[in-house]
Amino acid sequence: MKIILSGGGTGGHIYPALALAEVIKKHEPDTQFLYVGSERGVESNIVPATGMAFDRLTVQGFKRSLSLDNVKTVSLFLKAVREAKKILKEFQPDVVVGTGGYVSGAVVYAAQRLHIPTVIHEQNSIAGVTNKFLSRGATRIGVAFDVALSQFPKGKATVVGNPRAQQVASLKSNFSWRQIGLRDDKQTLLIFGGSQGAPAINLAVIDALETFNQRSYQVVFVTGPKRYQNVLDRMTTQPAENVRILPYIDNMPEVMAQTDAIVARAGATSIAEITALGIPSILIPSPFVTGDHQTKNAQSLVDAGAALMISEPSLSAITLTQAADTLLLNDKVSEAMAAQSTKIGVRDAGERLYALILDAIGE
Ligand SMILES: CC(=O)N[C@H]1[C@@H](OP(=O)(O)OP(=O)(O)OC[C@H]2O[C@@H](n3ccc(=O)[nH]c3=O)[C@H](O)[C@@H]2O)O[C@H](CO)[C@@H](O)[C@@H]1O
Repeated sequence: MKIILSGGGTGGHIYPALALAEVIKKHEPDTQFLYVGSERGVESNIVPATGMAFDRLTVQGFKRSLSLDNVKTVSLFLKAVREAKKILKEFQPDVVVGTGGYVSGAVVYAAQRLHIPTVIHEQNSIAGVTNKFLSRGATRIGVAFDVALSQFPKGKATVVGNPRAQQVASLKSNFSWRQIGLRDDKQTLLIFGGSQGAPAINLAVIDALETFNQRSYQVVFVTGPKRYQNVLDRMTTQPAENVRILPYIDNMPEVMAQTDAIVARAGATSIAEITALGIPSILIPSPFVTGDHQTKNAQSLVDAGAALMISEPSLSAITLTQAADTLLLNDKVSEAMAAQSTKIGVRDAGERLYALILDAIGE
């Protein structure tokens, strides 16, 4: 079987596609994959590092306001569709799978024009612009949240969860905190603001450092690759031996599997991973996303008793450390939350999406 995968711009769209590929390879080891991403997106680093074949297109996102730049965006999009058609004709995939982001718009649209079966995957509770645009021509649509079903053409979408959840849940982690200079006999809190890092979370953690330094639990603080130096420059207190500050974690599934509690944005893929592993969490939704979808993502966990939420305006060193203490110093709360988080996790999401892909090819 030959499959083209496309999704980009941000980790939340890329990791689900790679996790899906892992499931398909288990079923059909001879499958040939080609990932088509944007040359400027983080996928151009993340995907080749996994050894998967990668092809690049030049695309750019739309500005939300009326702008001359959008004219350039449209012409780049049409050029990307032409380039994508060339790639498709050469590779001759049985199916094209899009996981969101502008680049998947060009690749999946090109496939639809060439009458190649297409499957799109929507990770969020509120569908992204690209997936909405592609949904009319898509052969099958997989969504992670029930509430997303009604946002797509009737009868076309199926709830499958997020393939990254299956990947993290099925992994045997050999990771030891000693690999980053911490201890394995202590509880560990992992803090990260999505795949890019989040300035508001970084500032609150910098302010909270003095408190975290004195805690009995360990803290791993991931700043985001581009924000690492800025965090170091702003720190007035140095981290104690129970705190580590890192720019990015490449082996997140292994690390998360050993984590006792998480502070994170409420991006859909982060949430899928957290619930797949049944980890208690403190979610701080990004206020800068379409339809405020991260608050809705987070609310579904809070309603189930699986997470605490701090809105960005109420985020401070005090609210953050209080919430962290609640999860790490109170076993009853964290055990109850872990149980609820486990209940929400969809640990066979990769299989479900794979079944949709077979349906699409067979149609
Ligand atoms: C600002 C923005 O537009 N965010 C969107 C983006 O978020 P973003 O790209 O942050 O996506 P998610 O929070 O969903 O996922 C982040 C991914 O990056 C991984 N990770 C993170 C840090 C790290 O050091 N190493 C690492 O591997 C996480 O394990 C996870 O797999 O895509 C998501 C879709 O899936 C959306 O729900 C988010 O609203």
